[in-house]
Amino acid sequence: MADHQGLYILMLSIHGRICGTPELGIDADTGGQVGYVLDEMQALARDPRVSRIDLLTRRFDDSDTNPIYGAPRELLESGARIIRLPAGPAHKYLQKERLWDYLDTFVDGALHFIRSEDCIPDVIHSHYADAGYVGVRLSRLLGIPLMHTGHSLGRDKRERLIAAGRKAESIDRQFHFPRRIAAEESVLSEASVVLASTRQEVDEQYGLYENAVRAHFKILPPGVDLRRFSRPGRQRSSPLLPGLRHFLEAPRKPPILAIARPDERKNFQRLIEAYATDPVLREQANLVLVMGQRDRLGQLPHGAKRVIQSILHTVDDYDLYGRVALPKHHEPEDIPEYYRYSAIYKGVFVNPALTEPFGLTLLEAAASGLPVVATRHGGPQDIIRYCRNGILVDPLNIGEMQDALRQMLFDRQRWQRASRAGLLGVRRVYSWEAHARRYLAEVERILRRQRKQLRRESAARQGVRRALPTADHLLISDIDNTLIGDPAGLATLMEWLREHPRVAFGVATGRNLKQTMEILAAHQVPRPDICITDVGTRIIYGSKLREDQDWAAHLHYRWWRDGVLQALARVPGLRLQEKFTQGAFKVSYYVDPKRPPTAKDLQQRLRERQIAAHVVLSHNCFLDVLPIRASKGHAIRFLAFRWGLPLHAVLTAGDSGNDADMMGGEICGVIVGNHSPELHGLKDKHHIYFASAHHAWGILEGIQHYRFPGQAHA
Ligand SMILES: O=c1ccn([C@@H]2O[C@H](COP(=O)(O)OP(=O)(O)O[C@H]3O[C@H](CO)[C@@H](O)[C@H](O)[C@H]3O)[C@@H](O)[C@H]2O)c(=O)[nH]1
Ligand SMILES: O=P(O)(O)OC[C@H]1O[C@](O)(CO)[C@@H](O)[C@@H]1O
Repeated sequence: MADHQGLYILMLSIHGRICGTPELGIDADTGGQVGYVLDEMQALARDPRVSRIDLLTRRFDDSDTNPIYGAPRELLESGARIIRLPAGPAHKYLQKERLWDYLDTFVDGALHFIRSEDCIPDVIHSHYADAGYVGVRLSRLLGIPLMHTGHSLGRDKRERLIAAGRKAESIDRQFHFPRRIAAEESVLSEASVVLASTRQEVDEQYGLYENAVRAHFKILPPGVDLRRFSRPGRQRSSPLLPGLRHFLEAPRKPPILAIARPDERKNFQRLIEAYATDPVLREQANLVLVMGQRDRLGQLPHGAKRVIQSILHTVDDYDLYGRVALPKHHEPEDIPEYYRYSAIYKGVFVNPALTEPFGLTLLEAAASGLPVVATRHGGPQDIIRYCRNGILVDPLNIGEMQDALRQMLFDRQRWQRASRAGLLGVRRVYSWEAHARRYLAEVERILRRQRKQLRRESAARQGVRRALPTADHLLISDIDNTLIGDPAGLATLMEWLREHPRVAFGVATGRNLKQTMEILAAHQVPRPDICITDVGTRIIYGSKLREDQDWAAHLHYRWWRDGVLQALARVPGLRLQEKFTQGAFKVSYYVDPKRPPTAKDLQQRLRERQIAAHVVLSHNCFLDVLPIRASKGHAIRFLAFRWGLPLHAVLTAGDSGNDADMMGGEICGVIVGNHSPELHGLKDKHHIYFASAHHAWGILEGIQHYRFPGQAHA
């Protein structure tokens, strides 16, 4: 890895078993993506422009899996690192479908990791829908460009499973397609670039997505490791033979080889049916199915067990014993041997998948000089077009599969031509060095564009800051009568903030975002790192005003906006404020001071509709109804946790009633000298300082009092 000045790439690949020596095929979640990510990281790490690559994945300490997956860090030979973060039950390895509920925890763990490293990545690269869900949030929170590789897409897989006869509601339950597809859609609308392996993936697989029109795609196919996969050369026999004698009467017959995770989408069943129902194939060739690793069938996850049981039934039904090999285990080094063994005996590799987003195994077969028969749905279309090493088939059409197998197996010249073309094609098109070169060119393009955008923004607003990602203290101020009100005090405070870049600056206000931007601009206040607006119902970050969607999701709890309108529709003395003051999580009213309703009465009406809400009366004439979880103080505690900031590193300043709840506890509270009388009750409260000075001078006095940020927690 090069020096510290180069690029820092943060990869996210959350599910599966990922380590330096991957156990590919060990389960349905540890296959091509794992191999792809590790190969890509090694290739990038070899480039002098890259100074650091970290891969974030899930940490689990499961007695049934290799202890390496419980190690918080693993250094790879190239200098790249695997960083494992907790998310969900620490001692359980979970299938990818069961991780959705734990991804927000993963986001927070990733934030804490980034802050603890005190080094901000230049780009975040997410792999698959679950990492895309995390990547979108990190990108929003940190303002870092997101790159994404899908590997497999929910809409495409769902469509193919339904075409193969599965019921929609059953596969939605089994694979959580709605959550997965929603995550994929959001990645398409927010990623700076989506890396696809083929043109077909962009047009036909991503083409199924609503947000595809808004996405920027780059076709960048993976490579294949030519040190692992090579033609048999002079090798006239295979070291696998002894192991295969266990299954095959005549192991030197041409093998029909398939290698894939035992997943329904891989469609092994129709391949064995094509073999079993064709007497010529049955007589003249063997079937070799490498389907992951298994000890006891009964211990396999449900999906894999069903796939393999169905194959065993077919072997028995057609009495294929002695003609079909179903190895239970294999070592990583056996995989290249299976391809070479098949090439030595003039066999063929088959990928019969219902859909194959790309198909790394087809590159591996090509590099081994082994012709292929492959599904026409997905990446194989492009691979076979470039390598001219095989035949495409409809994976649901058994007759078509049989014809293609016969053509490839029994036409010796065709076999030779496909074998040679594959060897040449794979070297010409699919190399990790070429991948890394073009990948980094894309990263440079994205960063150039981001720098230009930042220059434009900072030109518009002097002193724009990106303090938050590395801040270790936070100063949050109410706006009216606190931050503003004394121009000299405000200018001095802004100068103090510029001298303390590790103190992030935010505002907390009852105004909506538009009004907040207006009032800050009117007083030449640089755009804060954080804006808590609408009385704590919205959290907006940085110069790009990116909203914290998780805070919004958090506020949905027992909130029913229409219910509030219905409950308070006919309360005497209440009148709805103008539309521009209203918010998704805020219903605002004017109060008739001559007949103000009581909070008790309002709460009663809301309770009758099971609505849990805050009722906030300010200045005796404005009333806000908010979700129970919304307030300036709750918002501050939420984001302090999110950014890994202890509350004693937070200083808040205010002057009126709705600032009270952003003080107290560990927080360093400051009440400015010109505060309104309703705050007198806080006089003797712990960790709340009543300044004598007014407006921003009072904030500066509070900073002195707490010796913030130095020994603020003293
Ligand atoms: O028992 C097994 C089964 C598979 N493999 C290896 O695992 C990888 C499987 O890759 P692939 O055939 O591409 O399938 P998936 O695991 O489904 O990979 C997903 O991600 C890949 C990379 O983006 C895409 O090529 C696939 O289309 C996509 O489904 C290959 O290297 C195989 O050699 C094993 O080592 N042992
Ligand atoms: O079954 P799906 O949803 O298509 O997922 C494909 C799986 O194959 C993998 O390549 C295994 O590493 C991952 O992309 C994913 O776990």
